[in-house]
Amino acid sequence: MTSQQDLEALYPFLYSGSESGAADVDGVLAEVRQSTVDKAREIVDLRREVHRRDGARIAACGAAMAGRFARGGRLFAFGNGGSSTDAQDLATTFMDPPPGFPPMPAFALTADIAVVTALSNDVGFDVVFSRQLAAFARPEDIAVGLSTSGNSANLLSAFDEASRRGMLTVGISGDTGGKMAELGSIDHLFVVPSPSVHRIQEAQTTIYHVLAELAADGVPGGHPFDQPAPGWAT
Ligand SMILES: O=C(CO)[C@@H](O)[C@H](O)[C@H](O)[C@H](O)COP(=O)(O)O
Repeated sequence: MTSQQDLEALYPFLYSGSESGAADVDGVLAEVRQSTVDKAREIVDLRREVHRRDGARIAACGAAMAGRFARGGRLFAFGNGGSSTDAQDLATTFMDPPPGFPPMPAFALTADIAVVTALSNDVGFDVVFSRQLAAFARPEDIAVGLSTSGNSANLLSAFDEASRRGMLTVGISGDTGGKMAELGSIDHLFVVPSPSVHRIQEAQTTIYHVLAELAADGVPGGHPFDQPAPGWAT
């Protein structure tokens, strides 16, 4: 294959519809531009919808989290794939807030690869989060699970384990909520109503950033919410 053929195979949209084989660069750029604008509009609308539907419940959840931190509680976050990186980002957001906010103890159950692989290999992937919660959990702690579908089995069993141990349980799901919406073990469930995994994850990030601000605001020594510290957007 020539390098020209390689390029055409990799990027067919650049070459389609042109008899000479040359790309309609202006047309492609216009399409990319429009697609970017559409996606930006979509996520802004989705965040507005989440705020409209769940704003008051997010505030209540942030206050409940602050109450747990004030009692010495710690937060454990978990999720699969893209949601595992969100779980790690969430833990970092709580642990390392901007100047002026109190750091809150938070851990991602996806971070210890030795534990994750040993549990998966020896017992099964369904227990990778629940077994860790069984080892770490205290009743004043918080469990936060993120999923785009709401159907991941290891999250469902983690919520059941967390709830049995008295933890505050927070679920962040997408689409219609999936099986997480049927669980009795989630105290605060937020569902991002979109079929797009990417838009769901973008809106979920906003939800946990807001929860971090609200929790920081509510713990003793927390920064007043109406006077944000430099660097932390409101
Ligand atoms: O979302 C991405 C990439 O953005 C995938 O990596 C995705 O997270 C993985 O397929 C997960 O296993 C899906 O799990 P869940 O969100 O349905 O719980």
